[in-house]
Amino acid sequence: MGMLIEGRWESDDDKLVGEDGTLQRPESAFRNWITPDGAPGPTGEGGFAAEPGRYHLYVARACPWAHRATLFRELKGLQTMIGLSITHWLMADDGWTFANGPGVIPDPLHGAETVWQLYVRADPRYTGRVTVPVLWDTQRETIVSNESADIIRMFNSAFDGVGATSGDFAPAALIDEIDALNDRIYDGLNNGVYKAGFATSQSAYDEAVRGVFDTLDWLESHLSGRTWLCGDVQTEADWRLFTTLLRFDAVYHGHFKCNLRQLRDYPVLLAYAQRLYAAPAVAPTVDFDHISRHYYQSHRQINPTGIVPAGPDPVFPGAV
Ligand SMILES: N[C@@H](CCC(=O)N[C@@H](CS)C(=O)NCC(=O)O)C(=O)O
Repeated sequence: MGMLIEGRWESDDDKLVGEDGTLQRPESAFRNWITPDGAPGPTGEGGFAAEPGRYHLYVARACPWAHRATLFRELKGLQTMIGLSITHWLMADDGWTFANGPGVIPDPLHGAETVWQLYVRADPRYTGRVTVPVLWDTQRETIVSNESADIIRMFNSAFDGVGATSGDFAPAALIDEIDALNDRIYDGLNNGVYKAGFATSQSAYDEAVRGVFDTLDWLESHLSGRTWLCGDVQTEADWRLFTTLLRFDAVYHGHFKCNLRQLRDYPVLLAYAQRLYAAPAVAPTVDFDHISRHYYQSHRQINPTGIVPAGPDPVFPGAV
């Protein structure tokens, strides 16, 4: 892995873990918002109006945070309005790259070879991690946002006036409940699996794994007798949970050592995740080959041999 220091790419191996062995996830650096008329959003500056053809999304198929953004591009029918590039699954010495490989879609705008080159183009003195997703503005030649939680909120409504598919995944009447669910699920599960996987002390791992399974146990009972997490409608909270559940048995159970139980041991959660997976346009956003290879081969501090295990059998019918 590596990161940018004053616009220069440097190798970092463990700058993400603090002295107590706990994962320290830095704040995303670009926090502007696309809005219908270019007015400023909740953070960052204004000037990013919702215009078809103006923005481009860079993602990795492996990454659960980037997956949220590709899902919302599909759910809101933004495929012809917002372009898409897909990185190679391997995140090694150069970080995310657009090296040739199955499923890779290179950068059509600048021919970037790596994602860090995009960050330097946006800010020649950028210091920080180089993460996906990246939402790029072709007009101002900069990054609008590299925070998936914000990107899906803007995709949810910003383009409604210029032809997006109708549907509100964050209705005002439910927003407080959605935010509370998101916070709990982020801390215990979405980020919890990463805290377990990247822990370098037993106590940090123990605490994270406890949080992961407390959250899964709670979700199993919360979803009993319900179709969706919040109210009786499908919301953003469901999709944010989905991208972690999808990867659970394939990578978090083995590679991140979240191995008390698998998703398949939770009948209600499994049926719920399979229901989301079966929604139109979801399956094409899923690439288990990218997912398994990315985790097992990129994090060599966790899996030094880079061996990708043969199992477990997939629980998402037809998934490849
Ligand atoms: N808060 C960010 C986190 C994104 C993130 O951590 N992405 C990972 C891939 S799963 C990444 O690109 N990591 C590269 C690095 O940290 O160097 C978001 O949700 O958008």
